[in-house]
Amino acid sequence: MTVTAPQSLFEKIWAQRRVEDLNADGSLALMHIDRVMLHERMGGVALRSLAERQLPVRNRQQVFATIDHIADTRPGRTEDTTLMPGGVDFIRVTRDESRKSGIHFFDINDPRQGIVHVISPEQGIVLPGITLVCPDSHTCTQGAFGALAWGIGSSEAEHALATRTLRVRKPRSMRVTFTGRLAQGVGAKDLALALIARHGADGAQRCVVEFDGPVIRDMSIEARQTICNMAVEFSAFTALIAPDEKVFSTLQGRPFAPSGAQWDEAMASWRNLKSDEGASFDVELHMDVSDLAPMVTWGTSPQHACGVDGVVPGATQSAERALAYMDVHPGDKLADMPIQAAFIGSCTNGRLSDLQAAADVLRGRRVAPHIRAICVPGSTSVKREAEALGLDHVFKDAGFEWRESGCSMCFFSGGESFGVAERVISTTNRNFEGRQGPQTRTHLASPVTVAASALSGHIADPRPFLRGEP
Ligand SMILES: CC(C)[C@H](C(=O)O)[C@@H](O)C(=O)O
Ligand code: SF4
Repeated sequence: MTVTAPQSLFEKIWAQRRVEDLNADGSLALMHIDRVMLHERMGGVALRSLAERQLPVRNRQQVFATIDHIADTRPGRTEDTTLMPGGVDFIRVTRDESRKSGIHFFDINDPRQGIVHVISPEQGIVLPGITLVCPDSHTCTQGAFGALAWGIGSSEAEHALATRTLRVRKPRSMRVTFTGRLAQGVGAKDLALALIARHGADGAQRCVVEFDGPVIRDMSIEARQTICNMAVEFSAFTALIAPDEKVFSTLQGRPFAPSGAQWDEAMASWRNLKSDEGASFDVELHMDVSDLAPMVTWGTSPQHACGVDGVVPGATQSAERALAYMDVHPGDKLADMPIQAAFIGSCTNGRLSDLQAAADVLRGRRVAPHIRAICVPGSTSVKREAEALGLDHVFKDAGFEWRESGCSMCFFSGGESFGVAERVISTTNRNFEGRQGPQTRTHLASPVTVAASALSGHIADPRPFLRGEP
């Protein structure tokens, strides 16, 4: 009888998808790639380059492209409008090459269109135990379904499209176990920011991070996507969560998920997709979440985060530049900081439950005068579902712009942006210098905190609003 050592979820998927080791110690392997996703900012270029080399896309049924990054999100957009100078070429190349190569393509007016990481589960593209790659760093979002999904570069994308394989340096493993109970007004985004603030934006370098513990088990699938989304801001290779019944029922019946007997077969193998008792990890972290407050960033890294009821911490040498860029000072109260704009959307917090949470704060209230407030659903399907629930009216009545789906002002693509040096509170994942526009000062927060701040005209604690106080 062979006794196998306890394995982590990551080790199981790695072993199942490894074609061969490429060196003696197994630290470099050729991996089988099940599915590839593409977007117009990076994908069209990869497809065109392959076509020029006369290399066909292998297994085009497993390749999916969408238009999200530089798509116009203003109401009334057409197939070729974009605010990015020269952006229309990216869109057209992606459209033309997708059609020629015969991959699945979700164009701007397709009801399946949306941010690549949001539409993947909607369509049943991501599945437990598969390997999925996309030339986009936030592919880690999809680890919430128990897939090994990670961001790659454009030339790697070409390799994966042409061969269905990739050479991968084996990542280290980390497990983060969350215990305790999340307080009202505190959610997955706050958890992610608190984790990164505590352990640093480079805290998970080269690691596959498995999120685990009762807090994760109790979390909705959408909240799990939010926390996995932020893993790359923790410098992780990617994130993983063991799939459970919530994942299976979310994916069942989706267009590209297996059906019939194949579904039953898949389910039988998926049930084993969890870390064995006694599995070991290179790094183990534990965090009790009970005392967490809603989090807001004050600087230019996701690690520059503290409770919304806190103050900007004392300057360290590395933070000085961040303080200057953000025009904040040690001791400033975060909750008093005036803002000019509020943004709700992105692959971090642009799903239906995010919009619902924000709408619960906004309902029957108006954003402060002079605030530019924008809501961009993460996918066309999220937009339709939100509209069916009347959420578009809640946002519009509160003074928000209600947009078409796309990445929009999550990142500055050279076209539309907030005013120069404006202070923005945003549900996105990156607050780097210039991320949302020229000198834009971005404060990252959850949807409820962004909604409460838009109403207040300054950064605000969402908890009184959730208690129905103001
Ligand atoms: C444009 C794209 C390659 C980029 C990424 O890789 O993440 C973008 O999505 C981002 O969030 O910065
Ligand atoms: S929404 Fe933002 S973070 Fe997500 S893929 Fe688009 S640009 Fe990147």
